Amino acid sequence: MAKSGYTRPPPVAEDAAALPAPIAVLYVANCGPAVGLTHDDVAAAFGAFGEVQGVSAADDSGARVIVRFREPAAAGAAMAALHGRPCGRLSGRVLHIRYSVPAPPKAPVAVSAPPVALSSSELGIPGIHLVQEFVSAAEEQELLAAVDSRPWKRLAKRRVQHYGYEFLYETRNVDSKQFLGELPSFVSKILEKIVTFPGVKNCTGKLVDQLTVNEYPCGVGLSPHIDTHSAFEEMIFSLSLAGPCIMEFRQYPKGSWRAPSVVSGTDEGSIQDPQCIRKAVFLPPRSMLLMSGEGRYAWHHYIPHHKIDDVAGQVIKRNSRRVSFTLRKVRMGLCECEYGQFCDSQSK
Ligand SMILES: O=C(O)CCC(=O)C(=O)O
Ligand SMILES: [Fe+2]
Repeated sequence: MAKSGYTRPPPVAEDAAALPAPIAVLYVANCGPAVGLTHDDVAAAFGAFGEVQGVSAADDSGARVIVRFREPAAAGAAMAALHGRPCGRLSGRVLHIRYSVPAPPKAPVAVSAPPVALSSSELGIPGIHLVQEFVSAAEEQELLAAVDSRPWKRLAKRRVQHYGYEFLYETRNVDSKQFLGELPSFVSKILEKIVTFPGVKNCTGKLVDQLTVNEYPCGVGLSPHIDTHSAFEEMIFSLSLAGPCIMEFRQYPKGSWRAPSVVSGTDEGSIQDPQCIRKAVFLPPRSMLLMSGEGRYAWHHYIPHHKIDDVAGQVIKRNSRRVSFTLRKVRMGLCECEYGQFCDSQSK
């Protein structure tokens, strides 16, 4: 992000606090909107050491800021007084302060995040449907209690549970011959309700037979991907519980079913293909999303790794966790969709 033109300095061997102040700009970690402190609060606290010209986000975390003083001496005084100590004017938080460095020029193809829609009609992707308050707050608590009483499987950054069929992350597929059993009774009400969900087509047999529960800690997202066509049928439901997030959709006109490449050394928010179309939607807790048709087959979906999201100009904090229930139907043959370019059954 680095809107100030300044960024985090590279790691140094010695304690950065001991270095002389080359500039009047500080990189301050452990404060910002994600921990309940506004940029005005930060400006007021640092203003005790000299004129503060501005406070801005250092990155997308919401917990690191850039403080620009007019005079280097003021930056030095703030560093000496505040680094590594609880700051009374900032809710007693222990600040980690370093002298900032000018941010390197952005990769020319990097583009800013798309605006975040509040409804699927505003999002405007065929086949994507969002229903808010799909479950009540009491049902949400029951669902969370049910999964919390069952064993979680730990992945690198999040925890998961699989029902019906195990999802195999190495192949991004399932072993359709290994049926683990019927979906658990705690999702029975959801299964009854999705039959009448907007966008659901008549289908013979079960609408879904596989459930993946994901638990994302605050700041953890999901890399851009299309759920493997040969693994799952057309309709994919995702219920959000406990906390909000945004979901970004990306259409790569020259893409394939393989994961898209990103500019090396940058986060997944930066995209190599300038023709990529990006759209985003806000997923509040208790909402149900259906990905079907073009939105399921031809758009990558992605959850940015953010602690805060900018939703229609409002800063929305992620919760300590978001739990999602992804309901899908395992495909027993090849996929014959109209989106051959994105289909592993139809292209090599
Ligand atoms: O957490 C979600 O809502 C989406 C999960 C997802 O895309 C997946 O499991 O493939
Ligand atoms: Fe997915």
